[in-house]
Amino acid sequence: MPAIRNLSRAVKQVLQKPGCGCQIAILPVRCLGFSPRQVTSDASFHSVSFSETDHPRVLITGGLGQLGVGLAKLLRKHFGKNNVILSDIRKPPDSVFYSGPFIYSDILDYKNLREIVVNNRITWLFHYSALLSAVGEANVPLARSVNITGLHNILDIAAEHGLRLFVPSTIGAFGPTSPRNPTPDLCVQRPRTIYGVSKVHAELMGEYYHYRYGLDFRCLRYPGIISADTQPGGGTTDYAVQIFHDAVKMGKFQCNLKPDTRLPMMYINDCLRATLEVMEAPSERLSMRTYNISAMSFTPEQLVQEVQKHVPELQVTYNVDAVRQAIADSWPMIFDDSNARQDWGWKHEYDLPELVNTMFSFLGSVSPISRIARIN
Ligand SMILES: NC(=O)c1ccc[n+]([C@@H]2O[C@H](COP(=O)([O-])OP(=O)(O)OC[C@H]3O[C@@H](n4cnc5c(N)ncnc54)[C@H](O)[C@@H]3O)[C@@H](O)[C@H]2O)c1
Ligand SMILES: C[C@@H](O)[C@H](N)C(=O)O
Repeated sequence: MPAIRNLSRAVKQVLQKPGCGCQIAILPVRCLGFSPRQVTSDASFHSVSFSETDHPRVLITGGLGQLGVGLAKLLRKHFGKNNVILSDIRKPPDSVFYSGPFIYSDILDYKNLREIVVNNRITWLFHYSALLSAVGEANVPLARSVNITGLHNILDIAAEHGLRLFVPSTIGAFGPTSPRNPTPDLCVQRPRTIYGVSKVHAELMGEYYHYRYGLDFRCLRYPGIISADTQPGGGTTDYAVQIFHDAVKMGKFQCNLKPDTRLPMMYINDCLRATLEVMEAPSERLSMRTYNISAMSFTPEQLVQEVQKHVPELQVTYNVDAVRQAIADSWPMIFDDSNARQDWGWKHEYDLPELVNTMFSFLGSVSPISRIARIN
């Protein structure tokens, strides 16, 4: 393990010569400004000069999923189109390709990632690549590789180049032994999915790099996210997006969770705004580096009732998927986000009725049956 050998040599050197002005006995690890991964001798760390008045230069990984395109749009509004690079391993649709910088980036390719960060003078990184809960269970080796090995690459690159790093975690980072109603920030976390395990690992590694190397790591645990113009990537909360599309297109919906399965959910605009807000928050406001954020909690049957106010003839059946149901039954029902609210002023804007109104204003609330009636 050359990297570890290198690391312990560097630790010894720092401890022998405390160049950062700290006393050895009380040496705070954040004074150790070296990189966790060996790099070539001519590499210059923290070479990006980035003053508070500059806009950050942003890279989003896994940007073609449910959340990345919306995040790029929001960040481009704030920081300028060319300061935000979207990346993924998939081919972007024309609408994305022509809306701002897009590049290929596989997070498992460490050298390529480093080249992108260096060549584009990246200062902020939003790490969205992941396999979600249900697809993760269907392909554990791939989920382990993308969600864990990929994260290690991201952490090392971010630490080496002095980046501010955002990594989303999830309600899925909790498990059956966690308190579920409500679930606080700090409690037992023993998830039973590879997705959850990899997210707990991400939280802990990010916090460790923060305290050990001074990495500016910031992490929010998202609830299930609901969006109108992007499709979810294979999670347990996907039903809460699918119902809107099926209601509008077909007037019927088959739900893969039981009617009384309560889960925390959030409209995408709140989620992306929270992400920007926590990234912009002054460090001294962050008493923690990983926060729960919350907006609403509902069951399929409560969502159906609200949707039926717009599509009264919607027919709903239940065909429970055993894998997804077991996952949902181990996740929080109500998320306690009081620390986020207190520390950096988090406040959601969308509750259930507002969410449903907004979804239908995007997708069109005229139900298939009333549409047919109007045509006739
Ligand atoms: N959507 C939600 O409800 C939700 C909730 C909680 C947390 N999150 C987290 O937010 C992030 C984004 O979620 P999402 O819903 O957009 O996910 P998604 O599944 O829709 O998209 C993930 C993207 O990662 C990309 N990817 C896969 N392997 C890759 C690789 N090797 N290199 C680069 N990219 C790769 C995929 O091509 C895909 O576009 C994830 O980390 C997820 O865990 C999402
Ligand atoms: C909750 C979240 O992480 C994702 N939507 C999933 O269900 O897997």
